[in-house]
Formats: sequence, C-alpha cells, structure tokens
Amino acid sequence: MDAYKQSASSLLDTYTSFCFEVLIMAVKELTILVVCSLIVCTGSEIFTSTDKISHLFGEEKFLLDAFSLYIDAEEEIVKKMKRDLLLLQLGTYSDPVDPEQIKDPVAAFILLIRLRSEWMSIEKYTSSSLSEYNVYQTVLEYAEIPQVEDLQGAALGLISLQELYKLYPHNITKETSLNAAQAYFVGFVAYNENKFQHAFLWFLYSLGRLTQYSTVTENELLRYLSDSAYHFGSLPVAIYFSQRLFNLDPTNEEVKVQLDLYRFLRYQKTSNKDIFTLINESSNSYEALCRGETSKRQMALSCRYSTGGGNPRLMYAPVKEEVEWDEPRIIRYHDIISDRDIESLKNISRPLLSRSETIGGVTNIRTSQSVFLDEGYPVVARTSKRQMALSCRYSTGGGNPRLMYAPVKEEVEWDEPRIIRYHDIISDREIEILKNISRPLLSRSETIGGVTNIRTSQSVFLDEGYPVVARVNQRIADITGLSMKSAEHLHVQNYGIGGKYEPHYDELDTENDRIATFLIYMSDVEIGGSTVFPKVGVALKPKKGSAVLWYNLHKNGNVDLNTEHAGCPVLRGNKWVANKWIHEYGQEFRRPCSLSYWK
Ligand SMILES: O=C(O)CCC(=O)C(=O)O
Ligand SMILES: [Fe+2]
Repeated sequence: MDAYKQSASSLLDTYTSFCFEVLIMAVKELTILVVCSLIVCTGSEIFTSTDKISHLFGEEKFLLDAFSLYIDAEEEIVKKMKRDLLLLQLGTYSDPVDPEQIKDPVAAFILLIRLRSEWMSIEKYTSSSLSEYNVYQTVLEYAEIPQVEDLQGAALGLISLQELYKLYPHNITKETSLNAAQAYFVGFVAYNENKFQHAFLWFLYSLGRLTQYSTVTENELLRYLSDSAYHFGSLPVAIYFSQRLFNLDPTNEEVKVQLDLYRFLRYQKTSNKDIFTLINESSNSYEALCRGETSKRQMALSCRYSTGGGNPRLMYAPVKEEVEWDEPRIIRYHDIISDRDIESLKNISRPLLSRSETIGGVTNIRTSQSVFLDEGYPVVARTSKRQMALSCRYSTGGGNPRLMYAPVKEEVEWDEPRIIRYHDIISDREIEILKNISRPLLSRSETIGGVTNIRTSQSVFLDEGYPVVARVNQRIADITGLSMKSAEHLHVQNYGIGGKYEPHYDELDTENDRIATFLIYMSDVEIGGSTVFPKVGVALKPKKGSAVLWYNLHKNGNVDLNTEHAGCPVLRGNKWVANKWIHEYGQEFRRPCSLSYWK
C-alpha cells in the first residue's frame, strides 16, 4: 500500500514538474566554485604573496560577474513565478461563485487535483526562497491542502459511482471532462484496487485525450491497457494493445515476451470476457433502489404536496400529486373534485351534450358526446379553483399546543416498518446556521469498524449550547411525542465525492438502544443520495427541510430487521443531513413496551 501511495504521489509530482531548479542549481554551483577557488580550496596562503593578492583584483571581478549572473537567474525565476501565478489564476476563472455549487463529482475531483498541483508548484518555488520572511511557509501551516489520500479517495468515489450507477467514463464526465493525466490517475487507482474493467475504461478514455502536452505517455497507457485487459480476462484486447506497444518500441524484449505469452494463453482459453461493456451483475436490492428502481407499491403510497408554484389558493391546501409516468410526464392529482360537484357537473351537462367531433368532423374515431361549460356555472368556477381536503395529513402532534397553529405536513412513506416523512420542519435559515456551525468541526464519520469505505462522509455532534440546535431538538420532541432526555446530540453530516453509507442498522445492541431515528434532510440531492431500505424496497429522496422518522426497535425491544437502510452514493449534489437518534429510556409512557414475541 505504501509503495502504491508513493508511486501515486510521484505520479502527481510529475504533473507539476518545473525544470527551473536545474538552472538555479547550475548558477549556484558556479558561484560556490568561484568562492571556493578564491578562499578555501586553493590550499594556499594568499596573504604571504603580494603577487597573489594583486591577482585578487581579477578574481573579485569574476566573483561579482558571477553574482550578477546569479541575480539575473533569480530574476528569471521571479518572472517565471509571475507567469505561473497568472496561469494558475486563469485556471480559477470559471470557478463557481458559490462553493456550494460544486455538485458535479468530477468538478470536485478536478478541484482537488488542481489545488494539490498548485501547492506543489508553489512549494517548489518557495522552498528555495531567498526571502528571510517566507510568508508562504506561514500560510502553509493554516492551509488545508488536499493530500494524495484525498485524491485517491476522490478517484475511488468516482469509481464506486460508476459501479453502482453503471456509468462509463464518458457518462460521468459529461459535464466536466478530465484530461489524459487526470483520467490516467483514476485508472491507476482502479487498477490498484483490482477493478480492472473500470481501470481499462479510464485508460482508454485517457488514450483518447492524449495530446503532445500530456504528462502521461502513450507507452504507459498502452502498457496499462494491455495489463488491465489481461487481468480482466480479455486476451484478444490485451494482445491488441501489447502489439501496439511493441510497434511503438520494437526493441522492448519484455513486451515481446508478454505478447508471446498472451498469444499462447489465448489458445488455451475458449471464451473471453467483454471488457468494453459494463454489465449489471448484481441484483442487489440496495443498488437497484439507489438506481431508482423503486417498487410500484411505494410509488402508489407516496404522495407529494404541490402548491402550484406558490399559488396562494394552494398554499394552505396543497394538492396531492403522483407521478404516473416520466416520459411523457403524466401526473395524477388526487381528490381534486368532490362527489357532489361531479353530480352537479353531470346534471348541468346532460341536456346540453352533443356528438363529439374530431378534425374530420363526426367520425367513428370518437364516439362520445360532450359539452364545453364556462365559468358562469359556480361549480365549474369552484372546481377549477379547487379546494378539497387532502389525503396527505396535517398533524398537530396529538394536540401539542406548539403544533396547533403550525401543523406539520406528514406523509406515510411506508407501512411496515412505518416510515413517516414530515415536511418543512426546518427553515432554510436554520439549515444555513447549522451548516455554518458544523463546517469547521466536521471530521471523518466512523462506523463500529472505525474509518472505512462503508461510510464516506464527515460529521459532527452538536450540543444544545447552540440555540438553533435546542430549537430543532424541541421541534423533534413535539413532532414525535418522544422524550429527548436520553437522545444523542444532533448529528450533522455532509457527504463527499460519491459519498455513501452502505446498508446498516442504526441500533447498537445496548441496554438503552436507539429506539428511533429522526433523519433531517438539510439539502436536496439532484441525483443519487436517497435513503433506501433494501429489505422492503423503499427509497426516500432527500428533500430539503423535510425529515423522516422510523422505529429501529419493535415495541418488544427487539430490532426490526426491516429497518436496515443505506445512504446511496451522491451522484450529483451536496448532501447534508442531520440525525437525531432517540433512545429507549424516557419513552416508557410515550411508546409503551409490548410483551409480544413478534412485535
Ligand atoms: O444519509 C442517509 O440517507 C442515511 C444516513 C444514515 O443512515 C446514518 O447516518 O445512520
Ligand atoms: Fe443509519
């Protein structure tokens, strides 16, 4: 692994290699040589010979000339530094004004690479700085510079997105493309993780983007392409790339031997795997749910509130809407007209009906009778304005006075386990405050096994010392009717590139266990990032300001095995959530226990 890190590190170093040091070293050595010949290394005593002393005039001139040369060289370097600075500044030209806009994982990856290589180039200049007061060194102490591990982690994030969502390099780089060296780096990371198909696809992408300025060579790419194909089990492809490599460098004995070996092996094998096509190998429920292959049942269960884009008549009586199909988009609106109004409309229409026509007049294409009714009829006006009761409920938390005037919109997402979504329970302002408090405190989230790739996010627990946290906790207590006495502090989480939390249970198997989870979505996520329950086939899409609640334990205290859940990899977006884990102690009268063996 260390060797791997080292090679990755040196690979990156080459991205930013500058040859100015060669020049400065040469001039420095020249100066030293001159000084050396004058003072120390001659081995002679100058002072004992007037002739030698007089000779010094000439030597002094030589010394000053060398010094002048040295200054010229330093000036050249300053000029080069200024040129490089300009180039680096140009590179930031198209950056988003709002850093939160970094939603594209590839753009985030490039930013990490850019920052690292910027740092490396500045570091090269400043480490040999002539200035006594080297500001940059001080700046460095405070700067957060992406490490090689960050780049590897980000590349792995991209690879895991590809795996789960079955994406080819050209899919994932649709919005932001990678240059040959960057793509090579992703391939290299995949290769070292033995993900040979993904490695191959990235090397191929890199080959297609190779230019004369690339810091990766065609030789390197061909070698890795043939190696990856061989390891994946695609011998003809391995032979093809080895042959290309051999054509480039016919003197390379090693390639020749390899080519012969592949040819020999090819005759032994009867079938070869197709390395160019990603196949959907897993029928894994977690992955399918993350891809949005949600069960029909949940679609039918879920409802959305629409306020017609802020239409005041719908603000307080939103319509329940359901997406029946995506292309063409077909939406069903539920309960938009009462039975009584339907009867009145029928009664008004009956005497007025006449044969419906099409463009061709009365034909057998359309065999019905119809009539257009204007808003002169109150029922028509009323219906088009719509003021029906809702199927998605308003909850006042069982009469909790704090919710009487601001009832919570609640929606049943699933029945067993019961998963309820509460809408608009936290304002955008509160979310911003929570994020601002959390940002400097975030650290890598862990699981029972410590820091692992099962959970790629950063998080922090916030106590009630922050008024906003106290307010949010109180709201959770009001909505759930549960005691917060033994609950954990509010846990704010932000996911990274391809950030995910693989299937797990929240319960900890302790005496005072996590009875319920209240998960607040502090952001929308454009693609991916759903919370999914693989055992029951539920996918909950993050919706900023909403929260979901489920019980991890049955009333008898046993863990509800259907509550296994996961946070899907974020494909596009910046996912923030806050968890409130509510424990058993304190709920004795609020959620009474059961003696049942099953529940
Ligand atoms: O982010 C999510 O969607 C789920 C988070 C979660 O399950 C957890 O933090 O325990
Ligand atoms: Fe969880």
